[in-house]
Amino acid sequence: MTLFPAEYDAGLNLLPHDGIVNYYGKIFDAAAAQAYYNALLTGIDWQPDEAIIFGKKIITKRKVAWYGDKPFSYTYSKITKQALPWTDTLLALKQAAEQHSGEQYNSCLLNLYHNGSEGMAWHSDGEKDLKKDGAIGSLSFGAERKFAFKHKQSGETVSVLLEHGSLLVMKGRTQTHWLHRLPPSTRIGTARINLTFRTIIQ
Ligand SMILES: O=C(O)CCC(=O)C(=O)O
Ligand SMILES: [Fe+2]
Repeated sequence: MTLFPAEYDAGLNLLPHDGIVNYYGKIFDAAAAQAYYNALLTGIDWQPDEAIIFGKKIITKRKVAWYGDKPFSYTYSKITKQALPWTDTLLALKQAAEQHSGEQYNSCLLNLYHNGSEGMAWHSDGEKDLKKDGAIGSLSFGAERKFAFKHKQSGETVSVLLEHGSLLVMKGRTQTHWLHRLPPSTRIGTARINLTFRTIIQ
């Protein structure tokens, strides 16, 4: 019998086909998760997100930040951003995400949702700067929010609750075949911070 290290035991694939999504649950205890939440809230260079949609520039309430190994440029929604150098907190979180998922990442997109009225619409993370079918490691802190997947052809949906201090990993063909979103939820009055660790092609 082969025993795998507990760090790699993420249980089942949440997707029925055409991709792999593993939810590791809480990888930090409550005290560590709270300390990371506080450190990120104050220590990250949060900026309003900008996007060009139907030729119009919009500015979101949700705030974002982009960090990496190098000042990578990353283009999404027709806006190009330059990565800032890692902070100590982000390096510790990157290491934790890498150890649990058995994957490596060179950059991180952060989102700050002030309350449940802020979310993210259906999309997939298949931008050309990203490694094709590369793993994306997603850490969540703060308010628990639902995260949903929808198959691009069949319309099947799958959802999971992302807990405070939890890790979710999307890999394989997930971005090619599935959309994902963070639905708004007006009942939620507190903030959530999400970090998606990614691999940018160099
Ligand atoms: O907030 C989340 O959990 C997901 C964010 C996301 O999908 C993204 O940044 O591409
Ligand atoms: Fe995404």
